Amino acid sequence: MGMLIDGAWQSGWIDTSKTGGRFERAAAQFRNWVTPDGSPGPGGVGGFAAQSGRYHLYVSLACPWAHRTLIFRALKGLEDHIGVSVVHPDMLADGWTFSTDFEGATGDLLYGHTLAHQIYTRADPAFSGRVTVPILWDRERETIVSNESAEIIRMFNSAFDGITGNTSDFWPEDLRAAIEPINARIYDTVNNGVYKSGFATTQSAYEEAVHPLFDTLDWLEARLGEARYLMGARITEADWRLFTTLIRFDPVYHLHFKCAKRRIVDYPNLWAYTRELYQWPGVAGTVNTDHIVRHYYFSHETINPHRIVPAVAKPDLWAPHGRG
Ligand SMILES: N[C@@H](CCC(=O)N[C@@H](CS)C(=O)NCC(=O)O)C(=O)O
Repeated sequence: MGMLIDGAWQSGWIDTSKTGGRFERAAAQFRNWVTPDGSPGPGGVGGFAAQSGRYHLYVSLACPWAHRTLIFRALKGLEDHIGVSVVHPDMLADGWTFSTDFEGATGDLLYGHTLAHQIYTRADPAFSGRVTVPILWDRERETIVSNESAEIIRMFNSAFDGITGNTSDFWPEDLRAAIEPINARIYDTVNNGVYKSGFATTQSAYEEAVHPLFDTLDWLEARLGEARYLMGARITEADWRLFTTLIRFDPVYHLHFKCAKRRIVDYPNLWAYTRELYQWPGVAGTVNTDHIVRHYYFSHETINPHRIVPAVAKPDLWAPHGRG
């Protein structure tokens, strides 16, 4: 791990010494929006019009945030319009790399860079901050449009509809207000909650994260006993945002991040729901358990110093989900 400071790479682990042992995630810095006509989106500057072949995603198949963007690319039929480069699952002293000696790692298909931080300095030679994936890259202006997955999925949800003709809508106008507090709770206690649990360096910081995490999972289990999806009968972005954490939970977060009170397979509704989403057309192809398991156990030396990658259970994700 490490970060860029004034365009220069500095390696080092996350510093929790000033936050009482708590992991605090920094906000993403590139926040522009692709829109149908290039007008500015809810933030950032304009000039990023939806065009086939113009944009490229840099992802890790291990990363739950990047995974959201791959799911939306699949759900919205964007595979022929937005290319993808996949980093190597190991994130060590150089950060994410474009080594290709792991199945599914593609290298940098645009420029042949060897390290992901070169993409950031290509966009901004003086960039300071963390070098995270996903990155939505504009080949025309040679810059990063966005490195915030929550916003990239909203762009993918509608900006390219005129090109693809795919109008399925996972952020429907009439549900937006109700989705927001659900997303907020799930982000804080589940998506980011597992990281807060796993990266905590004091007992109290860990407990502050792990109990709310399981309170939310219990609440979700009950909610999914009442309705097929989080917002009722329609599947929305809230479900896809939850899914990428659920699919990593038992193989990784339960053990590696000490989210150990229960597993997802112990929750009948959550587990069936996870299978339903996995079986959704196009989604299984975005899930790569080898990258997921390898990345976390091998990269986080402070948590797993011997880098032993465990043999994990492989439950049948294709078993009938029964949620019809
Ligand atoms: N806010 C970002 C977070 C992305 C993120 O933290 N990605 C992780 C991988 S799972 C990463 O690249 N971490 C590298 C680092 O923090 O140095 C998003 O949702 O897009």
